[in-house]
Amino acid sequence: MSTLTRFQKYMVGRKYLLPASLVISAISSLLGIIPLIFIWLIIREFLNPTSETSQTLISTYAWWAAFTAVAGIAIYFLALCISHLAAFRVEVEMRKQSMEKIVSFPLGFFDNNTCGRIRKIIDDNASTTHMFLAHQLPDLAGSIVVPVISLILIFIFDWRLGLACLVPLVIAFGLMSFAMGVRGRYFLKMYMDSLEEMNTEAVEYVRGIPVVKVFQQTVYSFKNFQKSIMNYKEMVSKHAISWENPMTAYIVGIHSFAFILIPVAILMIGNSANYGTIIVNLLFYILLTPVFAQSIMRSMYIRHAMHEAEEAINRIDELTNVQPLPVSSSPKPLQGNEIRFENVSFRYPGNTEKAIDNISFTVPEGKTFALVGPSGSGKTTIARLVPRFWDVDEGKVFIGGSDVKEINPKELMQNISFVFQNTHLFKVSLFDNIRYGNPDVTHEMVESALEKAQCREIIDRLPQGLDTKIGTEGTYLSGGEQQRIVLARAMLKDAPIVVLDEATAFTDPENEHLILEALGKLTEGRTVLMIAHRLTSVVDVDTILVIENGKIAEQGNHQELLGMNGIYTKMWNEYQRSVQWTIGREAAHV
Ligand SMILES: Nc1ncnc2c1ncn2[C@@H]1O[C@H](COP(=O)(O)OP(=O)(O)OP(=O)(O)O)[C@@H](O)[C@H]1O
Repeated sequence: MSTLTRFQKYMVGRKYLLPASLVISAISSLLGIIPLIFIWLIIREFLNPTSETSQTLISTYAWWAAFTAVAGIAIYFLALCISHLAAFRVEVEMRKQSMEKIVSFPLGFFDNNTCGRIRKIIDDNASTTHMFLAHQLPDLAGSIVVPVISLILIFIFDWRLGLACLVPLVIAFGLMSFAMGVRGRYFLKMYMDSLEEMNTEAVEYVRGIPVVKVFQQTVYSFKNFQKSIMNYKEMVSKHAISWENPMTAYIVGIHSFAFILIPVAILMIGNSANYGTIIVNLLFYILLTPVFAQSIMRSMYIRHAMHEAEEAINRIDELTNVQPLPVSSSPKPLQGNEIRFENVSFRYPGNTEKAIDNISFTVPEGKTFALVGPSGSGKTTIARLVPRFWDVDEGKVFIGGSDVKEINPKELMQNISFVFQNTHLFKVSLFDNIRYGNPDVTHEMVESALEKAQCREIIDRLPQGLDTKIGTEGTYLSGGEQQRIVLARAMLKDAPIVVLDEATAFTDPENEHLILEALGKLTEGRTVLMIAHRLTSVVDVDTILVIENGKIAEQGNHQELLGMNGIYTKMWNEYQRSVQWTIGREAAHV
């Protein structure tokens, strides 16, 4: 029942639906048993007429049996309709509430939780709870009412016959219930875990197909996906085989109630003068016992389905149980656009090593600082701490003189343009992609931003210009073109601070030239913190921070750093060698 109580938090405004469905289905289950009593009365009247009006009595009983049976079915349908309404409400609210929570999570949460994983967890578990509530909830009340009423009837009619029919059933259910209880829960957790792992790996696999094709790899290059399938297969087979004996014992048990019931009835007939009543009662038990057995079996399946639904809620809770970043109750305003790191250290949740360690620097207003350094040195982490992807563990990050933790998150986001390397364009018109939900933006403003971002030829090429829907009917843009569109979006935002992951690393020379021009326009007069992958793009910046193992190893402008003859000089020399390097025979002619 605690599971049902947990569903109530998703029944916003319709809390009565779950109890209503349970009560109505309990009534329908009750009506489902009554025809058996009328049938018993009919048989008794038939074999043992009590008066001259037996015929009339039999037909009255028959009508009542038919009426209660039909009413039971009709009321069950009503319960099903209500449970469906409850299921849809829970499913929709589960998705809505999860998404509302996820939107408030620190942006860094999305680094470790891929969109595929988040979507799968919410979708799959919301569907599981829908299935349980829509289809099993009405049976839940029946699975309690029918066994209880049947048990009462079993002892009211003739307790000796009742005991006789119960013995094999009790043994069979005892065995089954033990087996289900012990391994059911344990298995369910493992099953859901391995299913989730397999789904996540499948998404990764599909995403990686282009790489597999390019490098002529086989499916075995995706060992993790294959391993997750094999784990799943092994676990399910083992589980199925482990059920072989309990299931066989159970099936034999529930179908063998007559083996004890009939010999006991024969014994009772031999010792009684009133054998007519015993035969009528025996017929009643032959009708009722399978109904009782079925209802107990159903209650076991429902228990299993309930564990499944409970596990589904647990998984959604686990995903959404992340604390949003605290918001200051008395936010401080930004006084200027300077970025300052003061003794900042940060470790990713679950990591033992610090990603950045005691870093301090100041980017004065209107200046451009570049972060360079080996892969994994901490450049991205530093850039991401500015717009509060995560909160720092030690030290402070200030923007415009205020600690980022004390700035209103909306104001913080309004004042920073963050240009990622892996850009994302929505499947909407180019215009909507660039104005990005801001209704005050006009076509002219978008055109001007696109112009500055060197996108004129992209718009001219698109069949419906700004109104072309991106990603449909062949209107796909290259990586470099997408980059420029994203830069236009950032230009339109017109934030005084720009944090950017230099995006020219993997583009062709033509696109690189256009992107660099667009970047120049975007960063003009703004405070810029830029992660640089090509050293040519940092030659003119105000200050270069060389990051190594999460610390600032060197800092200064290009000339100053070359004069130090340290890591930067080494990187610069390596870079020079790499740009002069050409492939194959052509190299000989250079
Ligand atoms: N989301 C994350 N969760 C856990 N550890 C992370 C995460 N992101 C980065 N790290 C770790 O933090 C360290 C710094 O990584 P970071 O991405 O900041 O380096 P980087 O200098 O930007 O590297 P690159 O140039 O390759 O992008 C690395 O050891 C990395 O493994």
